[in-house]
Amino acid sequence: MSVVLETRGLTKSFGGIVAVNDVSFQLHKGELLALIGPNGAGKSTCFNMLMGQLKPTRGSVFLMGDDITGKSPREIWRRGVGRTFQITATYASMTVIENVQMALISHNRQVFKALPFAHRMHRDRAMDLLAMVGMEGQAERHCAVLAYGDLKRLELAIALAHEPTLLLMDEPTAGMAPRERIALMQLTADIVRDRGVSVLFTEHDMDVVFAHAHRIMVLNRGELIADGSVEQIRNDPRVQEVYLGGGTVFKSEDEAEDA
Ligand SMILES: Nc1ncnc2c1ncn2[C@@H]1O[C@H](COP(=O)(O)OP(=O)(O)OP(=O)(O)O)[C@@H](O)[C@H]1O
Repeated sequence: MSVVLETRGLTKSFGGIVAVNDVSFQLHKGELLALIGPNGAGKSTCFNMLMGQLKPTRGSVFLMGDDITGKSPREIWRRGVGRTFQITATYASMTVIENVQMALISHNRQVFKALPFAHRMHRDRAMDLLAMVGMEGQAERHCAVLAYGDLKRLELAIALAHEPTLLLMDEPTAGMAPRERIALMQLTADIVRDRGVSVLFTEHDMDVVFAHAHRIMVLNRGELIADGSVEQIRNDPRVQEVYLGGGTVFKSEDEAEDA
């Protein structure tokens, strides 16, 4: 399986705080990889280094074998890394389809010459992307009136407009109701399967993680303490201890399905 993303000894210190400490991992093509850990474990700091918002104190990041350590967010985005945020990033005053059209215009580097005709450009492709996330029926609605779960699906369509090789999703289901969470992650899993995109996501809801992740990495106090399959992580006493504060046992697969 080809390696899409690799970190080697990734480390970030803020003064005396080592937020991410010597983290090494690989993410393969078509993999849905979860990065979990308690509050303050270093997940966002790790993401920000992968996306270029933060420069590592030490260590390296490789994308498709190329060293992208310290490159700017724009350069990393240009190389095919998309990102969705905890707080959705859409233009509220524009319609759903216009948001996707703008992403396609940007992807095709047509921003300045396109503006007078923007509403006519890439409509078919935009509709295809909206269909992919189940939003085609809402194409002409303004983003300002969308339900939160729909905004998250739109954000996914916008990210896909850039045809990413790798998608970084920082708490994609934050603020969503449980049923919406499962639906959004199912959609993400379908996209990973159908398009061969690789996804790295952070998530606090363990049901979502266990239901959808192909593999799980666990950070605690900046250190990667476990990296394995859903079953390995579910049954790892160290993970249960540090992640949920000890004494807590994750639900088994059968119990989770019954819940
Ligand atoms: N810009 C910064 N300056 C100083 N310390 C920081 C900075 N950003 C993060 N930290 C510290 O680094 C550690 C890791 O924080 P980070 O936000 O990466 O954790 P997290 O796992 O994403 O947490 P959460 O789940 O709460 O979002 C914390 O101790 C945090 O206080």
